[in-house]
Amino acid sequence: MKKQICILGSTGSIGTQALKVIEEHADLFEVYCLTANNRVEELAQQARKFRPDSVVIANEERYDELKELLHDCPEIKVYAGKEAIDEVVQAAPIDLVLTAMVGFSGLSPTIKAIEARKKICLANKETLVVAGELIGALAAQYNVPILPVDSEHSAIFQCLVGEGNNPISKILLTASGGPFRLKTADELLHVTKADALKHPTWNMGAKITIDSATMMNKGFEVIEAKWLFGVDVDQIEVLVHPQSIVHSAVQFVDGSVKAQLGVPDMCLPIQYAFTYPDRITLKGEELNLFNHRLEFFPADQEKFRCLAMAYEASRKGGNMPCILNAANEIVNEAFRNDACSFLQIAEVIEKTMNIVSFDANPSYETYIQTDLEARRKAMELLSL
Ligand SMILES: NC(=O)C1=CN([C@@H]2O[C@H](COP(=O)(O)OP(=O)(O)OC[C@H]3O[C@@H](n4cnc5c(N)ncnc54)[C@H](OP(=O)(O)O)[C@@H]3O)[C@@H](O)[C@H]2O)C=CC1
Ligand SMILES: CC(=O)[C@@H](O)[C@H](O)COP(=O)(O)O
Ligand SMILES: [Mn+2]
Repeated sequence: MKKQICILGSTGSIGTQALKVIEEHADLFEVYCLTANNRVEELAQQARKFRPDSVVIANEERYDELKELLHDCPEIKVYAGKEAIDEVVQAAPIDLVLTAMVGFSGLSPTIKAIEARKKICLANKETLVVAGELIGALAAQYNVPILPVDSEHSAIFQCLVGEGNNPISKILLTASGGPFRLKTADELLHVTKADALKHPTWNMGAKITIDSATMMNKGFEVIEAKWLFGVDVDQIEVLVHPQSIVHSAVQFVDGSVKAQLGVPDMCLPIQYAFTYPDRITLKGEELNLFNHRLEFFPADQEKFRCLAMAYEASRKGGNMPCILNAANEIVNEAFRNDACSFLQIAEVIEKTMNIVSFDANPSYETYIQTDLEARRKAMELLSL
């Protein structure tokens, strides 16, 4: 039986690479449902090619356009709106849900998919940043695996296969260091959106590329690793590794370090999440270690305040990581719209963390309210 896959965010960087993996192994995988936010042409094109049961466009205003684009494919069901995404993930035939949409929007459908006992292939790290404790509890309650897609977490997951309950001493989380790794604090005053969008090693969506430039992406990944692997954040050490060949490593209590290596290409972590515990062939460049010099440096948390703030938010717990995420979503977008400077990103997030109501024991409802409040405050701070 082919695995039936639902891709949330199929028109994005992860979504399109997932479709490449599915196409390459059409004997193993079938697309059951595709979703996007606005890009109806791309979504319709994907639907024509992969013939899913259904497609959903989150922005309801684009429904008529999508319906029209697929008017000659009456067998493909067309829906619109967030509630429709929450519903489609529960469809009985679905085996795997790949969460590849961006931001807080991933939280609700991930919860619905877990409740419907679907395996989660998790790319949307913001879901765990915001509500890692809740997601972990639900996954345990419904006995649903959360298979990491993020390259570092896939690497850590691969290092842990076969280790049972062997205790971890440290997680060595690698970071490219982003495009501003070698810039001085003064030089960061003048960097532009175009500079920040030039990631040195990975080709990704705009939001995560900016997060890599501020190193908020690494901060999010620290929180993501904490929840996925049940370690304390202070057991997670960030190593700047500019080549992005060692995708991360685990140090065990006997001192042994296991790492996973590969060329920087998301198809492998996506495919491994789809096939785990099996490995299957994958077309693409193979790693040749003779071609790479591997370097490792400590991360500079004074220059990259976002990384330090993510550690702080995680240590504080409660809804603080949710505040961190919401403020970051606002300033990240503002920076991409030329509405704030690079250094204002960290300033506004820090201020937002100081003024939004703190809740040590948040519920799902608290996350919704916190997200709204933090977005409002961050926008006020930016005078938007
Ligand atoms: N790209 C990468 O290599 C990696 C990404 N990730 C994580 O994976 C996730 C996706 O990243 P990436 O693929 O780069 O992002 P992209 O911006 O390239 O794609 C995002 C996708 O999500 C859809 N989307 C955006 N907002 C919403 C919304 N509010 N509701 C529903 N759908 C929405 C977009 O639709 P539309 O096209 O219509 O706008 C698009 O399909 C992020 O959480 C990121 O952190 C993790 C590791 C690596
Ligand atoms: C591909 C991937 O997993 C990204 O999250 C990547 O790690 C971003 O690069 P940085 O290490 O620069 O944040
Ligand atoms: Mn990553």
